[in-house]
Amino acid sequence: MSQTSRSGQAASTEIDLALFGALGDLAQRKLFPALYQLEREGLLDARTRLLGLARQDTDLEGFKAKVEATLTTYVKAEELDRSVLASFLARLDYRRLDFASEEGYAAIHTWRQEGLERPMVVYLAVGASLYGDICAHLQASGSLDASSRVVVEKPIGYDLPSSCRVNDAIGAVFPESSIYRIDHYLGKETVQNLIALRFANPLFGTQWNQNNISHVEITVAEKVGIEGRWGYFDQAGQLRDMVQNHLLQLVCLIAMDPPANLDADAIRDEKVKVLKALKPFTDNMLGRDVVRGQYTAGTIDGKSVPGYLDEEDANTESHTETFVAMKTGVANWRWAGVPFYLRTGKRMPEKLSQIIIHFRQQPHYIFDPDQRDLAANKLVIRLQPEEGMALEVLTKDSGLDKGMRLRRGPLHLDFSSAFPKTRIPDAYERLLLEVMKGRQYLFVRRDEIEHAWHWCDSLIAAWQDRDEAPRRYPAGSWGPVASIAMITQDGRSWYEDY
Ligand SMILES: NC(=O)C1=CN([C@@H]2O[C@H](COP(=O)(O)OP(=O)(O)OC[C@H]3O[C@@H](n4cnc5c(N)ncnc54)[C@H](OP(=O)(O)O)[C@@H]3O)[C@@H](O)[C@H]2O)C=CC1
Ligand SMILES: O=C1O[C@H](COP(=O)(O)O)[C@@H](O)[C@H](O)[C@H]1O
Repeated sequence: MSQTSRSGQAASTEIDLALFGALGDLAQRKLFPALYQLEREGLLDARTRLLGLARQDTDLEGFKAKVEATLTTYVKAEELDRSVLASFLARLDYRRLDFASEEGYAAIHTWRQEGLERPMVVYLAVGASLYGDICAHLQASGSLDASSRVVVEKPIGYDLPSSCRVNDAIGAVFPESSIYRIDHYLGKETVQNLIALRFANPLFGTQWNQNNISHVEITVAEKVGIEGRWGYFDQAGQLRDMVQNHLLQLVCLIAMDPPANLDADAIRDEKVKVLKALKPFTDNMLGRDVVRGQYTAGTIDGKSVPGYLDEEDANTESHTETFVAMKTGVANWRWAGVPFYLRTGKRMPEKLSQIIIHFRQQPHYIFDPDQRDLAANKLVIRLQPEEGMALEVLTKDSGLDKGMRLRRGPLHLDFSSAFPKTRIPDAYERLLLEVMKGRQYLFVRRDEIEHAWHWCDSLIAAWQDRDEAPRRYPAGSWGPVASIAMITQDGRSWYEDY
């Protein structure tokens, strides 16, 4: 079966997984719980083996104990089954290794000798500065063959030149068809559903353009701050951390033309066209259409939280943004004149990721003039929490004395109540499964990353020229007041039915 089977089923998951950074935060908090869930669902092949690689001096029993403790922490108690856990732990092996040094890679080669009939997946759960060394050492040690695959995490670089260097280093060892660049938003259930919604429903297929859509709104709000990651985050900021990857991927899935089929490259070709058509920011747009913010101390869920400059390890009068809102667009026939309003920030009052498609009003309005603003459909696509979709439609308000008053109400699809027996898997479960099956359609191709960086870099360069401090917003608010003014200047407002 080809890697891009249309049903999405049946490709073999028989692989060996070599996990670099197996004792790090990502591996422990996300990857092991996801792998455990795949075991629980019976989706790991009986012969698949998992090799943990890290530099801590522990033995296999110590490593298993650590993974077991992790699973006990991060998997819900009712989902932790002792016999599943035992089969999962039995797959594990551990090698101590300094990833930067060639010495020691022979151990991976030896481990591989028992599994040569199946592909090896190399998962790099480490910083991108190590990707080149690891790939080169794996190759030099003879551990790779034509069936090997590599999974790499974001961020790939810090700007276009650095991302090219990282991609060149990986590409010197692995062909593009074996490189799986993770953007975990692509593994989220509702993000997947965007493809089904748009391309399986004729109702939306015919409406999805500038004739019928007035504007698009994407909010990705986080309650958390920078979670002890000052060193990384202060160099990055919210534009690089969230917009360059997750939000632009969402823009792509909303804006792309229908792919010819569900093959990875057919989808990715269409996404690249969107990235190439993103409107660049000109200098006079910066003050009007882009707002950078940084949180100050505030209150979330009744608890006081520190400002960005008082976070652990903070040591400068930093101008790094923890919030960004912008009005952009996709300059092509489908989207001409349709603003895309994006906003994302840390320390907001809610964890909320949603996309709102605002449809245009009817050309001629015949109802109560006071209700004119109500009279447009909205499609609300909720990524998290409570994944689901709602189409806001207008009906007649019921009651004898209401005349033809309109009422706005949702046609609602809440995934957890509509499909109560279906557990919504974490993004990493889906992504790991797709790597095992050798299907790339949920992974980001090199040119996507590079076009996204190109667009972000020009915005960052313009910010640097202006050298303005970000606007302050108290933790627990929806960002700087200017981000509200940015959208109200167009006679619109951020969707507020949280
Ligand atoms: N954590 C997350 O939620 C997310 C992480 N990512 C990305 O995933 C990657 C990993 O992140 P994260 O898990 O948070 O990072 P961590 O620092 O927690 O984990 C990295 C692990 O790699 C080990 N390591 C580093 N250098 C070496 C070396 N030379 N030899 C052997 N081991 C080494 C570290 O060991 P030691 O502890 O001894 O230093 C650590 O255990 C990064 O690229 C990050 O950007 C992406 C999205 C989310
Ligand atoms: O990639 C990242 O994503 C998380 C947010 O992910 P989510 O699935 O919880 O929405 C963000 O907190 C982190 O800073 C960023 O690196």
